[in-house]
Amino acid sequence: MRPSQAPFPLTRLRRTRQSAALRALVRENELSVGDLIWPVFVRDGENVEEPVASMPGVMRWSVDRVVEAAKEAHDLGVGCICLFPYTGRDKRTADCAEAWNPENLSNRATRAIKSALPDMAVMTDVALDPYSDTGHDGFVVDGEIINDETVEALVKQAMAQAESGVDIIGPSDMMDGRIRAIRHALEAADHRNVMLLSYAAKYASAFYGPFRDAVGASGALKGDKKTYQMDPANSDEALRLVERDLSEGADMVMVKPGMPYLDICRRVKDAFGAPTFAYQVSGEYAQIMAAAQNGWIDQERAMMESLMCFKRAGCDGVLTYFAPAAARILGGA
Ligand SMILES: NCc1[nH]cc(CCC(=O)O)c1CC(=O)O
Repeated sequence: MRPSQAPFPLTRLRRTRQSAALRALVRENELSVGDLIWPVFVRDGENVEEPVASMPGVMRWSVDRVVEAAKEAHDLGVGCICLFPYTGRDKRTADCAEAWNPENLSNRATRAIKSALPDMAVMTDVALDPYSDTGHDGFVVDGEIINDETVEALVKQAMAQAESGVDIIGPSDMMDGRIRAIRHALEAADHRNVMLLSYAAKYASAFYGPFRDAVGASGALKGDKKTYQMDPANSDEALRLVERDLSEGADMVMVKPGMPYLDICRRVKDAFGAPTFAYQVSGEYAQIMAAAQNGWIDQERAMMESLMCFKRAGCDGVLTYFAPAAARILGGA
């Protein structure tokens, strides 16, 4: 029960806001560097740093450069990095075999980062879209994204990632039954400590546009992802998906995109109390950067405010392209 409040002027709610010290005393939520997961884009080559045009300040790095970037982020206190490979047309095939190649970019980058920085957590993405000639997260047969055969491929992809030493596997594909299948395969192969962060409530969103540029999927994608990613109009369905994935062995769950879906974050946290993450996706990043570059908003303040809002909405952490920039401010570096 809420205590009732005395009427004005006995209660003046502005009293607690009058100075920085008093505001700090009554602050309800805290953002810390330990809450941040940093998504990065990896590409082939050596000593390559290639800007992503639609994401100002974001690069595609070759494996050697991604290790350097990881070291810098680690020095700033960022504890987890999430790898996304950029794949050109040549490595995209109908059978998506590159996805479970132990020597693919993602797996090479994982090994390089883990050997340079053993205590940096590495997260990887499970979905076929970096490797498919259609740009879809699953196999396409007669125009249909087929579920069960895709799940078999996702298991192979996840196992190759586990073998290369990842800490957290993030299935972002939205196929049914993949968490159970991956969890069983991990247990059977003695990868008992590999965590699954399920992209459980992932919406079919326009905010992924810049990401698809970054990983080379924009040109490849035929059609849309509405038969597997969620309808932005739905909220109860998100709870069913989260419940399903937790019951199949997910350790943590994600809501994606982030800012337009903070109501979903709150519902998920309240309903399950599981470790809950939001992905502040590429389009959210691009919006803030574009407005800031035009001088229309203050980048630093908009960035920190947006990240705090995830905490207020009940998230335990956030995947954000701002991770190093935010870490710099949080650490006072
Ligand atoms: N499996 C694909 C994947 N994994 C992460 C993102 C988006 C991330 C972002 O926009 O920052 C996407 C895009 C998509 O579903 O098309």
